[in-house]
Amino acid sequence: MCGIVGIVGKENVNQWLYDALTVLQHRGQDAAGMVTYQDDRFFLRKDNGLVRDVFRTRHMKRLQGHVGIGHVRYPTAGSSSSAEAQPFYVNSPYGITLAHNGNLTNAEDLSNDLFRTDLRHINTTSDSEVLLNVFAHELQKQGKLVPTQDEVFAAVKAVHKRCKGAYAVIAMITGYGIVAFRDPHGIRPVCYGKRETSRGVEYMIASESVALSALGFTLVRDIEPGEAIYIESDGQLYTQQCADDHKLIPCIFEHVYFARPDSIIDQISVYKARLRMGEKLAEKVKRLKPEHDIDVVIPIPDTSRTSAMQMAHDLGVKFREGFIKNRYIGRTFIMPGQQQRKKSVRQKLNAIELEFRGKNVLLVDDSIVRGTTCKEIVQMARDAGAEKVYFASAAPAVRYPNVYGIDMPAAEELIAHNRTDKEVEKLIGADWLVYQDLEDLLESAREGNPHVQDFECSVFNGEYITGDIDQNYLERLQQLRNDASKNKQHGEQGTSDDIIDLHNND
Ligand SMILES: O=P(O)(O)OC[C@H]1O[C@H](OP(=O)(O)OP(=O)(O)O)[C@H](O)[C@@H]1O
Ligand SMILES: NC(=O)CC[C@H](N)C(=O)O
Ligand SMILES: [Mg+2]
Repeated sequence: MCGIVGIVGKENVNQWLYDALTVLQHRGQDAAGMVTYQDDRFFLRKDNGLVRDVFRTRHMKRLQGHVGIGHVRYPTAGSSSSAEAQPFYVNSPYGITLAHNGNLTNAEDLSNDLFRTDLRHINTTSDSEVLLNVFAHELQKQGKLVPTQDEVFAAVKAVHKRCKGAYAVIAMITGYGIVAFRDPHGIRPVCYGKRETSRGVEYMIASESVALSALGFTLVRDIEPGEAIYIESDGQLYTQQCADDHKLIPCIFEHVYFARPDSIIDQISVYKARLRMGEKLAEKVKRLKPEHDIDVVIPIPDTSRTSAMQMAHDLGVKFREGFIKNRYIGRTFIMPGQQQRKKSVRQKLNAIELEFRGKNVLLVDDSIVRGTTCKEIVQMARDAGAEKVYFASAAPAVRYPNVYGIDMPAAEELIAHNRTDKEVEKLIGADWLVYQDLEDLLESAREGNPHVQDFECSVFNGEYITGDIDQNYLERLQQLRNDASKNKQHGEQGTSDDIIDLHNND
């Protein structure tokens, strides 16, 4: 779940891009990158690491220009090498750089086509480099010395015909402008906004509205599924629907975990959706345990806080911060290796004993995926003296892999895969485990915008909306990207040390 941003400003945008990427850091903590354009030159800086580590003053000084794009990466394809950090660059036509959030499901076929038919070379294992080259090839086919919105939209149309899967994209065409588009299902979020300045209107495109509001931009709207917007360097904006078939089916996991609560996605407040998740889960608890003996509700920071707060309120019990999070440790779920994730949970969370001793506690998390967090947490609650430890998940059981930009490629790594709720309960060591019902989860988001009827929820029900995913695909993906093979190929930390610029290690 990467974060993408693009700004067409009236003065240097480097600091604005930096600030926006910092606001989007929760979407990707593996690598960061930024590219600006001035006087016929691109200025690009990207590397593994957090935004604050990748961009030092010496880099910022050189990132000149009033147009630019940026990316924070959480790898879901290829490797975590620094050479796969984004934005990617291709020199022909015009010079194009691209930042992508999502995952192509036909990257391998496209890569072959690019080589055999389009005579283009892909040097990394990243699906985003493939996507960039498809776009570049289609733009080149238009054959214009100066591209206008017509050529740009024609290229996006062709991308929709060739690419499958999830893609929210921001690309910069040297000297001309920025184009942003969203796949025909709008699986991944992307929106745009504007800001009036004394020099004129500035535009910004970002994965989440929180990046706009933090920088003083006003949200105009989400980019529609299949739609493209093109903003020329002088600030002229064009939009066009570029997909023949399009229907908004956004990823429900954005509302469960990925997005910040202060974002509004497809007109749904993430915060309110999470409150409703808490409300509905409390109803379920009351239904299943009308005479419950819960003394206190304790969230597992950070993401579950909003739902847990509402649950406590509706159950009529105290809400207490029983676990304190070390704010200097990142999100564990999006870390690349299981060993690192496991170690981080203990380092990250510490129990306040007095909230546990002798009490029946209900621990609430937004989701249980591999079970790394809840196994540790249940034990920590017991060590702190809890009488009974109940566990509630604001999302249903995650039983199937994800192929649209969440790194859950291997069913066998999911704690609930091929297991009943009771078996998971036993495995995590809880006295009782309750999951949200899928329909309740969907309703929690839907109530924010009744026009969004369907959500991409394959991790819960195994239904893949792009229609191109079968058992063979999932088995291959599992073999390629399970934790063991990732470790074998790249080591827990990735391979940034042994790569110089171009990715060439496998
Ligand atoms: O079952 P698991 O595989 O452990 O995954 C689920 C956990 O991971 C996430 O937390 P994370 O630490 O990534 O981020 P947060 O601080 O935003 O909650 C999520 O909020 C759950 O707590
Ligand atoms: N999480 C994402 O959106 C990742 C984008 C792209 N698939 C990559 O791995 O770089
Ligand atoms: Mg968490």
